[in-house]
Amino acid sequence: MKICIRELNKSYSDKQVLNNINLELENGMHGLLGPNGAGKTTFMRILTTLLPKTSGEITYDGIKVENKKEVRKIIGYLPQEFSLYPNMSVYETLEYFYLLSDIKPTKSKILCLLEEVHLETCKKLKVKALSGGMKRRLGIAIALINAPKVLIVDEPTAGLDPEERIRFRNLLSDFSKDKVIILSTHIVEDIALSCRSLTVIKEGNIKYSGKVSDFIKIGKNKVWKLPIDIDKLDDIKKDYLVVSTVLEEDRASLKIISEIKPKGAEPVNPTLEDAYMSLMQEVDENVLEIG
Ligand SMILES: Nc1ncnc2c1ncn2[C@@H]1O[C@H](COP(=O)(O)OP(=O)(O)OP(=O)(O)O)[C@@H](O)[C@H]1O
Repeated sequence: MKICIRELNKSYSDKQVLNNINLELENGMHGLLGPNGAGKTTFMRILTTLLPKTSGEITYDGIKVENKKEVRKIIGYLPQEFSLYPNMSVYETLEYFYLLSDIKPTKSKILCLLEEVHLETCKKLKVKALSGGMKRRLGIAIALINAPKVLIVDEPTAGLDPEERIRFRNLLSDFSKDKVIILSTHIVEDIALSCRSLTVIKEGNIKYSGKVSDFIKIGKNKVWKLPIDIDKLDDIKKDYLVVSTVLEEDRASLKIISEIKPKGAEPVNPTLEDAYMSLMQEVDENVLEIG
């Protein structure tokens, strides 16, 4: 599967929220990262045919996004918020969504799907008895009903405990072998640990698109460790972006993001989060293409 996005623009009334987006996505897991209001949900809703674009072209193996019926057959979507009937069992919920999708539900299909998302032992549980992570996994099972070639998931790990987040990431990684998975998140670690490529959107513009490993290079020579006396902390925070502070009695060890080396600081290797923070700090409007 190959998704081609060319010169995509979207405006709500006179407010432009996506600006000339160009992207090509193939099988594998792709991260979509950006601050609140960057345009991620709008972008995903356009990809899923739920929202019309203002201009541009989107194709799925050559099928245009305007061909809603065909495109919906190949897409599964897990939105940020989705509601289920609390008194239905897990099994009944899938049965119900099969019927809504116009696909005949059979016991073997439902059990197979439950196995895929590791909910086979919960089939009789009512939805209201599921944990947040279990509900999201049920959401993925629903999104997989039509055996999609593209799976789009919006903020799936927000609010999950570490164990469920790992389980969820692993689940998506398993599916990414033969699907395009687009994972939108605020959680940089989720991208670092599961995605091969990354697109960063800020204010409707692509600020970076490429390999996750290359993205980290953006933070090179911009991340510093600075030990200081604790009474200097407020002054330093006025001058620099401090991303972490470890306090030890009357001293503090700071991690700072800065284009210029702060006096007395040592360079440190950037993490993905450091690279993201340094990119968000940049005022430059140019798209970065590395690697
Ligand atoms: N229906 C709408 N009408 C008008 N403006 C909208 C509408 N939906 C979204 N917007 C605006 O479009 C911009 C992008 O919103 P969007 O929800 O796509 O961002 P996001 O990156 O998904 O944010 P978040 O991470 O907070 O979910 C925001 O400025 C938002 O206020």
